[in-house]
Amino acid sequence: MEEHNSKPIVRVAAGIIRNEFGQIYLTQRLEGQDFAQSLEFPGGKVEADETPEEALKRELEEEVGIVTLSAFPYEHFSFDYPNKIIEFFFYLVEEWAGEPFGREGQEGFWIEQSSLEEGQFPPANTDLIRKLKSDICCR
Ligand SMILES: Nc1nc2c([nH]c(=O)n2[C@@H]2O[C@H](COP(=O)(O)OP(=O)(O)OP(=O)(O)O)[C@@H](O)[C@H]2O)c(=O)[nH]1
Ligand SMILES: [Mg+2]
Repeated sequence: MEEHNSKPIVRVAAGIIRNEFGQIYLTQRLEGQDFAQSLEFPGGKVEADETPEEALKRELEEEVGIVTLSAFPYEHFSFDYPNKIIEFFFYLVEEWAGEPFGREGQEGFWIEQSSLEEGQFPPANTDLIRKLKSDICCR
């Protein structure tokens, strides 16, 4: 694992799954995970032998049971948490096969893009949520 000032750097790929109504599929982090009960974009850690896009596809299948048919890079940034630095790769996913559901027992629901609230997400997501809310598509 890469290190920076002795903190581990973790790469995370996550999907902004958006339907034709401008709604986004979110899940709720489970008890026992960090930021339990926070909302999140489904996704997870990029394994050593994967590209971020491969990790995205694997995670979306594992966590919400969909097969990703297209994914476009939407935001790429690093966020400095107290115990680690996370490098995020967020993708916009508008084409997939299947119907997303909380495959790991987590809650999942569709929310209007314009109704997202940054306070419901982990701190790393704040700027991303603001960008999504100001997105011309959905105001
Ligand atoms: N998936 C996801 N993770 C996020 C978001 N925002 C954010 O800070 N994170 C953080 O990024 C990391 C992602 O890890 P994860 O718990 O999803 O990883 P994973 O699916 O590989 O799970 P695992 O480590 O339990 O196998 C966590 O520390 C999580 O708190 C988000 O919007 N989506
Ligand atoms: Mg995950």
